[in-house]
Amino acid sequence: MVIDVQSNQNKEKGYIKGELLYTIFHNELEHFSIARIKVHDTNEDYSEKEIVAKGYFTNLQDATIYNFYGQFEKHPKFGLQYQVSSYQTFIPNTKDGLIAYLSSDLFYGIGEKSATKIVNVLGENAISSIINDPDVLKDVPGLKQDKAESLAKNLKENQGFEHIVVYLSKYGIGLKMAQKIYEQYKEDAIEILEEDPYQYVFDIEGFGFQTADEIAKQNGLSLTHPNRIGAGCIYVLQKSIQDGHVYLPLEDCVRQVIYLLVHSEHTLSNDMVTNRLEQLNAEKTVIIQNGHVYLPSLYYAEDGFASHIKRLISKPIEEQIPLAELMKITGDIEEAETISYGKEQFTAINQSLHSKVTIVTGGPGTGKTTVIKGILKAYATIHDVSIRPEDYEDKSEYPFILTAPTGRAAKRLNESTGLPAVTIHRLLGWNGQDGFNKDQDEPLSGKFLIVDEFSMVDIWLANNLFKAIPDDLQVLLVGDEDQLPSVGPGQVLSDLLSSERIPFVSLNEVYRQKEGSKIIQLAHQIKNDTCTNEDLKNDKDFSFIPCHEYQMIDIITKIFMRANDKGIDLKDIQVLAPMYRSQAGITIINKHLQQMVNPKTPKKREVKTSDTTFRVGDKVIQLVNQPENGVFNGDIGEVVAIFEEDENKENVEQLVLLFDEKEVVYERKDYVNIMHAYCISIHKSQGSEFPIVLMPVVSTYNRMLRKNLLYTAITRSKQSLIICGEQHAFLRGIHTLDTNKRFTSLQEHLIERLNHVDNKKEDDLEDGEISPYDFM
Ligand SMILES: Nc1ncnc2c1ncn2[C@@H]1O[C@H](COP(=O)(O)OP(=O)(O)OP(=O)(O)O)[C@@H](O)[C@H]1O
Repeated sequence: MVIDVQSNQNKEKGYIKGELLYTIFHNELEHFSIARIKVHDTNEDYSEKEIVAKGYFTNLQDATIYNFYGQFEKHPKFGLQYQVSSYQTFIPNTKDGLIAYLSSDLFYGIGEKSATKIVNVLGENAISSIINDPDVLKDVPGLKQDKAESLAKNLKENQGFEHIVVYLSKYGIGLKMAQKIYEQYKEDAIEILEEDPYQYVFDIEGFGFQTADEIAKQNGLSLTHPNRIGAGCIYVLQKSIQDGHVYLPLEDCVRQVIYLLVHSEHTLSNDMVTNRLEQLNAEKTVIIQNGHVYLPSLYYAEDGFASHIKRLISKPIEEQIPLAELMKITGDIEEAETISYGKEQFTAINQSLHSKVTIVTGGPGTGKTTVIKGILKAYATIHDVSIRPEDYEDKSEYPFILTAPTGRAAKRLNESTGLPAVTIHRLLGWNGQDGFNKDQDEPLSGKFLIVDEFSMVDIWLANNLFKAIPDDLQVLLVGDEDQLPSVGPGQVLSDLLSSERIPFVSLNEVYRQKEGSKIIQLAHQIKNDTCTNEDLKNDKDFSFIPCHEYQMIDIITKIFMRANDKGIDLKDIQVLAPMYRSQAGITIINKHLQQMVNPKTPKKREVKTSDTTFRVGDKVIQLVNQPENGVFNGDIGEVVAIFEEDENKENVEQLVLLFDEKEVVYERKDYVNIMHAYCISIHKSQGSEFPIVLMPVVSTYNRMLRKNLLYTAITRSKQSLIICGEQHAFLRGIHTLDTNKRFTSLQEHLIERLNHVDNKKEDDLEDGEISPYDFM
């Protein structure tokens, strides 16, 4: 006998009945397993006695027979394997078999006698009846209550997950999602799904509204049911995060919910949605304020960030450095560095030393790094501390903290200053699911914090960072406001600037241009909207190669070949494109460049996934943050080794990637987290720099061609920039502003919170005293 649901759903499905021989691999966190199974029976076309099965199982028990449902997959090296999409303990479908199962060691206290009584009373559906309603055991004469309770509990535990997996599979929900659902609701998963599938949208990350809607429809839930409208509201807000929004205006939110939910024969009024949003607001599932609808995590992130800014600013730097003294100190630094600070640069140094939180912005080559170094040196002189970490026996006493949002940006900061710099995640001690170790209870220790590439920091990270900043830590935020905003929600840098509540200095004078850089000149022309086709003439560090979309692959390949002939290291050339699809998209460019740069040879090992072949020597990019391995979204590495299953003690195929000097091992399930990096997206290139940037630009990129995107791309190049494509498309792009306004309210939060600090500070000043606000 098998429990009810299975007979409905898996009747036609292929199965392998079998028991565990041994586990080859098990990932505790994800419950992903590869196991060798002894085959008892199957309806598949398979006659071997054993098979390797893989999928998201909980630990399989020894001496237990399972039915595995799934399909065969041919592994290029290991041959036929069974990809399991659901499974359950096999329960014999004879009365005797059922009695033997219930009286087995799995169920403590149930002997053959009790088992027989249970089967006599409850019949062949005994197990599903008990799981569905443990009270049915009351009908079994002589079965003690404690034994009945323990049996029901054990059955639920033994069968719970499998039962849920099988149940969910009828809605096309896979094992991995089932695992998430089980972890959230345990045995209540099915009950919740039947009563209100929309609850899943609220509680389970990544559970789509459409799936919930489909299930609700099958269960006969009304299309105007409040739960449906509620889930629609949450879904619309969650989706809006992908566009960088922190909130949605109430009317927009209502309109989008109606668009999502409306069904031809049903109408949904504005009032119905607005009322539902107000209920959600009352339950604190969403927050509505000033006509803005927020998900709570975003509201509290913005509000929290603003409150930390206020906290820091409310305790200003007492010590004023007399102007003459500062000029003397910076004069000494200028002499040592053989430069002369420009007016803006001096202002930036002075400002940063005098105020608790300062922002320094500027395009490429305006001297942001020069200013950072000047501030560090001046601070060290004024406070009579050493800038060299090696002078500190106790590392926790080192006064400077340098950080940036990505690994590559942190590395650049380290290289340009010669001082230790780490990612914000590492600084805060990211520990995966539990968040960050550093916070207000365990704050950062130091005297001066510098955050570079701040334009890339989203509101969640900004709030977490500022939470961990103690009252006496001075902060300098450095960034380029003309670059793309953060991938995550918010536009923290530009909101801080437009609030005009934080002292900031804009560096506008370009120094690198003086060294004759056409790239920098072009960047500033784009920024100032003065670039014309006259400015696209070839120069020593810049070329524009005209071509059509259909010629693009050919041209890019030729450029690589020519560079190779000239002895240029091909790793130094980075192709940046705005989109994956299209004839000149990232996917196709990568395919061709892999063939050209790292072709297949009999000696080079490679592994294949459904759409990619990774080969030793391939350039690859990490697509998600994996702080536990020290690799972050956007890090670029190289495949340095591939190990086969029998070549390592873990007994799994492994891909070894080298990121700078760090080796990271990937197993097959992690391959989705990487892709080829011969060509990467401009978004992913934020915070990185490359010796040579090659950028295709064609009109079919269409709406992707925006000023801040193209500006970000060209400012990634250190030595040379090659643009290939259509000049008119490029010119149109650099004059097209990104009209996709992000809905954020940080500016309002800041103005509201900081007004009273502002007034107080102005009042407190003596006549003639310099205030940080003089610099704004
Ligand atoms: N006041 C100055 N006088 C002379 N050279 C300067 C001055 N300020 C900066 N430079 C030089 O200009 C170049 C760019 O400066 P820096 O690297 O500090 O700019 P940046 O804004 O950090 O640039 P990017 O954002 O492109 O990295 C460097 O070579 C630097 O030495």
